[in-house]
Amino acid sequence: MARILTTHPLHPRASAMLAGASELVVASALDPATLAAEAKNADIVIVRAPLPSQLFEGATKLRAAIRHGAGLDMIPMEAAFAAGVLVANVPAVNARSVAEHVMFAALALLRRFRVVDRDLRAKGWLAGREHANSNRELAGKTIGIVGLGAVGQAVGHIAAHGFDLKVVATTRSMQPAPEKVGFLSIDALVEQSDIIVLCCPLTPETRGLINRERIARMKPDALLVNVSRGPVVDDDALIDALQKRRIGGAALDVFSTQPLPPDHPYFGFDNVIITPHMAGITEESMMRMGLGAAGEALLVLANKLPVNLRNPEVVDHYRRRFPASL
Ligand SMILES: NC(=O)C1=CN([C@@H]2O[C@H](COP(=O)(O)OP(=O)(O)OC[C@H]3O[C@@H](n4cnc5c(N)ncnc54)[C@H](O)[C@@H]3O)[C@@H](O)[C@H]2O)C=CC1
Ligand SMILES: O=C(O)C(=O)COP(=O)(O)O
Repeated sequence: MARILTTHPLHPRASAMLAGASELVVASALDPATLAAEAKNADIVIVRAPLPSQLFEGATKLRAAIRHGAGLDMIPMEAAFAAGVLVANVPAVNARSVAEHVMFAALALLRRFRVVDRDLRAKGWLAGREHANSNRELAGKTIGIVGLGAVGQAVGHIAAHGFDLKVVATTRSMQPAPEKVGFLSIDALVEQSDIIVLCCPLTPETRGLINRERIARMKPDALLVNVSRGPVVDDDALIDALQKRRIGGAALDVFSTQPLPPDHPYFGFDNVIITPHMAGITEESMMRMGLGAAGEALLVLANKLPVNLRNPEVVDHYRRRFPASL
């Protein structure tokens, strides 16, 4: 029977979908050596943690690495392709969960939820209420979306239709322009936005995109929401800006080092909201991601290509490696 290694347990419905066609094994640990050892006799690996390149050298049976979710940065593509392993992801199905998290984070920052909750509990009702006069509304503000893919479009839709925000965006192709979205360059976007939302993939082009210069261009009360990947932001530059109160605050769901060490400077700011890489995870999206990953695995086991080989990032890699194949 085919063996599927998954880095994390899947939604029960996804596990049930695979029962009968495969033996599903949850990795016993996520360090590179354990993952590489346990992938050795696997046909497919389902991925929610970064895979080491070495995994692909020893896994001679491996046919596909399937990302449970959108971000392909967890799979070392070149190593996978060099070993002839297919790569797929399950795009878009967690976009709504991420977009709702973005609106929650923006509202929590504008309503200063962290300090209100803290002071109300520690010092009482009036201390909590004291913050209210400097709370702000979303309506009429400009939200700048970096990466107008599945997540970015879901954010734009809710922002424009649900909260009367003006929506501007920057994206790789700068097309098509959805209704109510104006395209700007990244520099113009950071200058004009009250809320800047990062929802692009981590690529060589986006690494360090939010650097010292771009933070310096932001409005003094701008809010930065990062649901993409940690290294898209230059941490030293952001910490410096927060210390100097150069921007209004930040909501960070993803970090260059995960788990974020408990003594990290980000924990020291009362205008920073920290969540443990969970923007895309809800009960609903876990089921959709699990079923999507299981569906791709069943296609591969039936000797068919995964559906999401058509994802632009995957296609880019295939084009470079197998120019004649697509
Ligand atoms: N925090 C979380 O739980 C989650 C995080 N993500 C992150 O968000 C990313 C995007 O997810 P989706 O929207 O589903 O992917 P997607 O592939 O649908 O969209 C990505 C968008 O980013 C744009 N982009 C690429 N390079 C760019 C650049 N240099 N500058 C500006 N835009 C650029 C692309 O043109 C595309 O429109 C994922 O790759 C992942 O890193 C996604 C889901 C959950
Ligand atoms: O879709 C993504 O890229 C995410 O970051 C969330 O997915 P996961 O928690 O890995 O299933």
